[in-house]
Amino acid sequence: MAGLSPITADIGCKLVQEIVKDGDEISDKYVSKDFQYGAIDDDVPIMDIPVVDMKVLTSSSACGREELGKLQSALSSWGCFQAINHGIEESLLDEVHKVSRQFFDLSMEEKQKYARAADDIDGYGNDMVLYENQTLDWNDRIYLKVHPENDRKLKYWPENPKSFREILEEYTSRSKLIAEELLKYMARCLNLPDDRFLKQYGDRPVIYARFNFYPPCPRPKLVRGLKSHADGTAITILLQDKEVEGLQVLKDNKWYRVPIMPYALLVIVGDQVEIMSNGLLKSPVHRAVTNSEKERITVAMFCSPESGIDIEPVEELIDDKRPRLYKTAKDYLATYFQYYQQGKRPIDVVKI
Ligand SMILES: O=C(O)CCC(=O)C(=O)O
Ligand SMILES: [Fe+2]
Repeated sequence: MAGLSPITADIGCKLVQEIVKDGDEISDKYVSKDFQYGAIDDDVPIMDIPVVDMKVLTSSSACGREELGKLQSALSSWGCFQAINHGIEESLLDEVHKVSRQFFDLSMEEKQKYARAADDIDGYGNDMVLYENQTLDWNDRIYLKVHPENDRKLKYWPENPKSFREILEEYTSRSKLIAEELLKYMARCLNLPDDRFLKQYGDRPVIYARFNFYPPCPRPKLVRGLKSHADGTAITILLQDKEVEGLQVLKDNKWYRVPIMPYALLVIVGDQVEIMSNGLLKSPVHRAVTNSEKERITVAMFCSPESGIDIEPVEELIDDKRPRLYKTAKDYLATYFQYYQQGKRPIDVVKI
């Protein structure tokens, strides 16, 4: 896909929910062209996903140390794990699922009140179309910056369903705490001082919420819900659909299906933690696939370092045996989407 020509402004495209409603033929623009990671096979195996108990992680007993070992092994192999006992009540997670579904179930006219402007990322709609021949994803989403609070663009925050804002607010503050806890344990599992990653993460992390809606797709073998990518975050916390599977993770050039575990949170390492850990913790390539029968809704909380801070491998993880693998990156997110939409990995640009 190297030869994609950039477009000066977002040219937009029809919402997938509208394509389904109107019964349109699916354009070839949705057909996945990047086969660098292989085609969608029918027989992708289910992954034996690591499960980390966050309550046990905080204990100073032998069990705590064992759990820390599990965290380290999960993140240096898969780059993700299911977090259980994370402290968020099931009732709050149920509410997050509920308001997400209620929002996507609203009439198009009502949802369009929060429509993304052509030059904006936040808002309801689809992702920007920045390149001619860009492969389109079978995904409508509402994308909202939730932290720092002063940067929120409230005009895009749904007021319908009524409790949407309140639930999102609560879920944001809880996710923020979990991300900070996890950064502490990620440092600890590499024998670093607890604040080693948190220092680079900063006091004003940038957090986006992304509500993903994937309608049933008539061409599931050819069309992806989200093209293969790794997240540009420090950490992503994903609330999966409770019933419909669709996420796949790449490991050693093979795809694996991520199983559903109700009320667990799927934690995915982002590129910026891979950089800070000098490659010891992996930011995994993943994709969402589609299916022809059921719609699927997921909610991702993208937790990234405060803007303007240099992100670089921490000194303790660089030595003669393990030289520095990444250059210093600043405002990594700023260029993320350009690479993403070309099917490229932004982390390759900062690799030494
Ligand atoms: O919906 C999913 O399962 C994956 C979402 C995802 O990877 C993303 O939003 O970056
Ligand atoms: Fe992702």
